[in-house]
Amino acid sequence: MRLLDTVGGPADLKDLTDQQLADLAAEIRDVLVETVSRTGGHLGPNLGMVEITLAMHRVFDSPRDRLVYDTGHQTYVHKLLTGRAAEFGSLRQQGGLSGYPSQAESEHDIVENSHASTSLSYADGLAKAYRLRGEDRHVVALIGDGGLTGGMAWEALNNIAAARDLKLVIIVNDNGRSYSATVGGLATHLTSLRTNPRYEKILDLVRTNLGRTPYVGPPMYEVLHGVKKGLKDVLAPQGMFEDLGLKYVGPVDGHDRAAMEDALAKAKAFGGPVIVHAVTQKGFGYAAAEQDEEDNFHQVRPLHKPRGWTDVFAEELVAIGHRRPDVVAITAAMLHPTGLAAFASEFPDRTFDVGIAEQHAVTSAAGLAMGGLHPVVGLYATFLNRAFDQLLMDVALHKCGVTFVLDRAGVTGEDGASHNGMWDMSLLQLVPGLRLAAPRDGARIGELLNEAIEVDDAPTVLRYAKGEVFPDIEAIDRIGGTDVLVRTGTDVLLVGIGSMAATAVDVAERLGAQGFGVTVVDPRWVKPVAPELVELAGKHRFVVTIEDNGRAGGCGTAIAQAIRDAGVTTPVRDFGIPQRFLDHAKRPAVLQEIGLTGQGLARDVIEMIAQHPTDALASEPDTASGRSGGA
Ligand SMILES: Cc1ncc(C[n+]2csc(CCOP(=O)(O)OP(=O)(O)O)c2C)c(N)n1
Ligand SMILES: CC(=O)[C@@H](O)[C@H](O)COP(=O)(O)O
Ligand SMILES: [Mg+2]
Repeated sequence: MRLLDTVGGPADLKDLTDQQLADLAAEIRDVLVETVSRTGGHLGPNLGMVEITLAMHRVFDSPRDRLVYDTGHQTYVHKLLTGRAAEFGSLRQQGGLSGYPSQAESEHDIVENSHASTSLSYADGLAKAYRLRGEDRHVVALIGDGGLTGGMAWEALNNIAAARDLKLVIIVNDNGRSYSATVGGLATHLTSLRTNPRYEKILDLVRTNLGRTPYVGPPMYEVLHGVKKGLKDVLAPQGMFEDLGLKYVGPVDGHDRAAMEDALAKAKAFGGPVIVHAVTQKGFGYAAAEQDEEDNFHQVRPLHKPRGWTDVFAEELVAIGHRRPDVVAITAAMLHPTGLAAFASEFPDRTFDVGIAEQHAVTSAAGLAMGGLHPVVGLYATFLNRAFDQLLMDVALHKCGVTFVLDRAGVTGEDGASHNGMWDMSLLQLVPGLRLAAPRDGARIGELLNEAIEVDDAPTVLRYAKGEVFPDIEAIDRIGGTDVLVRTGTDVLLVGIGSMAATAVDVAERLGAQGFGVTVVDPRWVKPVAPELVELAGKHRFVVTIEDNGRAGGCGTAIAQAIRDAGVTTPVRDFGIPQRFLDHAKRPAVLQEIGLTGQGLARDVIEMIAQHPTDALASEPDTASGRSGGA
């Protein structure tokens, strides 16, 4: 029987021997590699968290003491140790364990949001609440070096440092990586501390020799602690946290479970805010992950990755970079996932990685534009939420020519509710002057990106889905800037937005089979609403819009408003993602569940038509395929 099978919860860890704990750590690593290589997920980050998590659960008493994980992608070990080992094989599957903390799964889980740099703020609030309620409970926040490059983390540290009586322990899991190497002054500072050979040797000497001298050792260690600290200051001046007024413990070898427990016990005993600086390696214990240059298996990637939307963008931007020396690129610690790595290797001086700092990225882009350049900011759609005010008041208010490229727009699926890119097209409707494009395929990414970078007096946005890019859908006609994809009659005007244009063509075929005449259009630029959409609406019995975005305030709402404002009375039905937090599952399964499929939509449209009886005959479709020959 595996040791892991005897661990029903953290209490079962308390009496294990050092050898048993070492064996348990090895078992956990085997489970991580075996499971995550099958299910997908964050293998690298979790391999680096084995000993830290064991130490956290042995020193603290979860859930009485609250463990708060930043981003939450590194909580697989936490899940294995809190009674979920038996179901761990269902990780990230529909109906299975989430890849992030989940309150519904366990009382040991609290923060479900996977947006980085939030943990210290949660911890600050929790610790203040326990203090006010007179509850003797600790809060432990686990934040990575990447998470620490986010502005929110420093807003929280500023407050925590002033609250000397908060029972709050902050563990900085410093593996030097976000996806790629963590950037910025903080990272350089942490690196210098981590890699100073003289400091490490002296630290080992102090720890090993003193550890061998019971009775004399520990008190002597305390005395020498001052020396060690002094040495640190001499060898690697790192008063940064202490200058803030925060007690600092470390750096500690984050793969030495006993040393981590010592440090955490010391921090716990302190009774006020303490930072424990743990040094780890992403992917530790699994050579392939340790040696993976790109991101240490941050995310386990399929061996054969089909050509994706991201790849098309990456190639197009390099071509633009050669043509337009004023074009520069900005990433928030996601160079590879957003497709900017190719541009970076071609134009290293024109690529800026700002760390996990989307707010800074956006306002810095405004500065770059004011300075005469044309920035292209690559983000995941959901993470733009964090920089909305910067987009609105720093970029748009000043009419800056900045182009945003939002990857992972729409339903992403397996990373759960906070990762779906379902908010951007609603938020962006609010931004005066902003122009928003939703490419339906790879060809349109190139077309629209080149149109976007020509706009130098307003923000432009492209947004496209996660995964394999769709086959090109050629237009049979163009009206204004709107592509006509199908034209068989005037019963229904189907407006397919972005990745939903392909779905709209599928719906048209299903409606055609039921005798309805349909026009399918792709406006390409969905904000501002194209005037030709209003004209076309006036020539059809119904208008249906389909978007891979939340329905609230989405493109459908804007199109319906434009039609109404023009006095056109054609009924409009907008389809999109229901405005709720979606459970994790693969993208196709989620789309099926929310009815955003050709079959589901065709059924709903037919039902809608049935509810509006009219004497107008359904138009005869021109061809069986549903795509007329043009004209
Ligand atoms: C606001 C935000 N931007 C980007 C991301 C994407 N992201 C997920 S994990 C990660 C890197 C986190 O690095 P770190 O905090 O050092 O944790 P590690 O993976 O190294 O353990 C990033 C950039 C995110 N989750 N949230
Ligand atoms: C945790 C996090 O924010 C990302 O690592 C997320 O898992 C996105 O994964 P993809 O890059 O596969 O969309
Ligand atoms: Mg890191």
